[in-house]
Amino acid sequence: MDFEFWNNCWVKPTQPFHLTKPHHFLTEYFSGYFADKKRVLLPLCGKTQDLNFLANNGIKAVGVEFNPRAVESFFEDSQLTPEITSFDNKARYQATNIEVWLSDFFNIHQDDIGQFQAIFDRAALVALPPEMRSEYAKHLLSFLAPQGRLLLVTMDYNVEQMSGPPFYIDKTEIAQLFPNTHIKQLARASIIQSHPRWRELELSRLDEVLYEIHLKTV
Ligand SMILES: C[S@@+](CC[C@H](N)C(=O)[O-])C[C@H]1O[C@@H](n2cnc3c(N)ncnc32)[C@H](O)[C@@H]1O
Repeated sequence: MDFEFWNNCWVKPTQPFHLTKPHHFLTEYFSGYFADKKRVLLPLCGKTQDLNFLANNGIKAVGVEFNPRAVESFFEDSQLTPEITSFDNKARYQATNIEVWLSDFFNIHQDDIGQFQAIFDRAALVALPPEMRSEYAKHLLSFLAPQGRLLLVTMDYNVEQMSGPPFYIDKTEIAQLFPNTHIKQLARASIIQSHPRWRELELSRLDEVLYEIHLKTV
């Protein structure tokens, strides 16, 4: 799942993971987890409408995405003209209440974006192959403030019927990936009818599972 893999996806006219509306878990859990936050991090953000949803609700949405087509089409589709600041190997696109970093996520650090009281991971961890997940999870947690909350969306399906991405990641693996945290399942929702791709695969089950993760205090 390197740049080339995702670029092949972004050169196509549509991307199967892209939603034209904000994610249902973000809107459902907005008042409980996001509404009172100043800033929210959306890692591996693609051109998600979650950025606009948060921004329109008065929250600074900070995204990180390494594909220029995704970043540029997000701002074009949103009819926003960003102010672009280029650094050595990354660029920051800023518009009112939205900041998207065009960069490899692993090349973004606290010096760039600080820490967050809320992070929403949708189609980010589950987009990564097993060998990348541990480094990703560790890096993601470096952005979580001590009292902050990470809301993580995973996918649950029969692995004999589909190979990822999105990958199936069970709770045991999540616990290994995020040590020294409390992990609570908040919700589960079937999305099998939500996209022709899932219906074509004739999956017997496809659920999204939402977890709340926060650091154990010492
Ligand atoms: C499955 S998509 C999900 C996008 C978005 N979260 C959404 O919900 O629509 C995964 C995205 O991660 C991006 N990506 C993958 N690896 C990355 C990395 N190391 N750094 C930054 N972006 C990355 C891909 O270009 C792709 O847009």
